[in-house]
Amino acid sequence: MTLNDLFDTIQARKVADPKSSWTAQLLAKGPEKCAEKFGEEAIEAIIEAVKGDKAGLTSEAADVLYHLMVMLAARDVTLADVLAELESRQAQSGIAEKAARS
Ligand SMILES: N=c1c2ncn([C@@H]3O[C@H](COP(=O)(O)OP(=O)(O)OP(=O)(O)O)[C@@H](O)[C@H]3O)c2ncn1[C@@H]1O[C@H](COP(=O)(O)O)[C@@H](O)[C@H]1O
Repeated sequence: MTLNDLFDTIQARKVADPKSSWTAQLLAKGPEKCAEKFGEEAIEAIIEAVKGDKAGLTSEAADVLYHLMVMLAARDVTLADVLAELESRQAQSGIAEKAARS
């Protein structure tokens, strides 16, 4: 499954019955709760990174990516919006690199 597929599934849960899915339940609690969960998962990932626990960090990073996308969906920001922002930064850094070389 790609991040795009997971994001599409999360988007679909915005209109799903909260009883049918954990994601739908979380989204139904509102953007503030989604942001709070993202923060909790980010802290758990930080703890694993500081400990140097690779398996723990891998698992927590998956939680962070999932909860980041739930938070974005809750505020009507798409994964495509975020990827476009990253691409524009990459293009900018390419321009800066070329300027530095010339
Ligand atoms: N990737 C995930 C995913 N990662 C984490 N989680 C859920 O996130 C929750 C976070 O863990 P916590 O320990 O904080 O949960 P909790 O203690 O039960 O929650 P709180 O009581 O603290 O609110 C867990 O209940 C996990 O099931 C996820 N839930 C769903 N997905 C994917 O999202 C898609 C939609 O799933 P449904 O939610 O089943 O529709 C599917 O592709 C799933 O694989």
